[in-house]
Amino acid sequence: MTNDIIVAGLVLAGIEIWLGDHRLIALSAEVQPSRVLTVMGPSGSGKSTLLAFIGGFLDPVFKARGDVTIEGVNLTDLAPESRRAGILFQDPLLFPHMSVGANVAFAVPATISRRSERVRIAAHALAEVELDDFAARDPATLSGGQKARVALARVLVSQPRLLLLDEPFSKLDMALRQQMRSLVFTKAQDAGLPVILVTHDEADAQSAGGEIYRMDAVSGQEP
Ligand SMILES: Nc1ncnc2c1ncn2[C@@H]1O[C@H](COP(=O)(O)OP(=O)(O)OP(=O)(O)O)[C@@H](O)[C@H]1O
Repeated sequence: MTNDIIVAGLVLAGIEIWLGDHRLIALSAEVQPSRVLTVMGPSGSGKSTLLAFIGGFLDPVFKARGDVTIEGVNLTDLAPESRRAGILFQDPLLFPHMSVGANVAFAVPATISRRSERVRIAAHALAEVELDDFAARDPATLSGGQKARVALARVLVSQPRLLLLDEPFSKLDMALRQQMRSLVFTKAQDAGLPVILVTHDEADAQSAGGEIYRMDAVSGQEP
């Protein structure tokens, strides 16, 4: 894969990530818009490390090579904030000192500077995740499922090019997990985003519906 061929979606070309002399990851993959690549593998196999590389926040203790491109734009040398990767973690990581609405408005790109417009976009995103009347609420008063939906609204307003999901459903109970999976994948599809999902859960992988990359199957081997 060369970088002058423009391929729709997310392309991971010749990614290798090393920790000392141990190669954790050797991967080439393409993820089309609205599709999900699920990454599975045992604890410590490098799943979060792969997301950190794609997002641009890989710890310098790792050595990495390869290119991450999206719609033909090479992200590899861009700062994390310029990559526009929307990330959801296991923990929703809401700012405790801000209202729910302010948490979401915070992620609206700085190019939209009018406060009233930022507030309107945040309110619209909260409605999209069925939290219409929650803008004034203190995050501490929300249930786990509600916090997860605020985190999703915050990612959606940030105008991401792709979504990176690091076990975002694993702290939710079965019923909520199913709802949240469906909400996240529907929103990603609506926005035409390629998604990388890291999970330990086969049901998450099945519900994502895309290709499954098993980290333990290639780690340490030649690609
Ligand atoms: N900053 C760091 N310095 C040194 N080693 C690290 C660092 N971060 C991660 N590692 C090591 O890199 C390897 C991969 O870690 P990573 O967190 O990517 O695994 P994972 O597959 O996401 O695991 P889990 O499923 O438990 O979250 C592990 O052996 C881990 O100990």
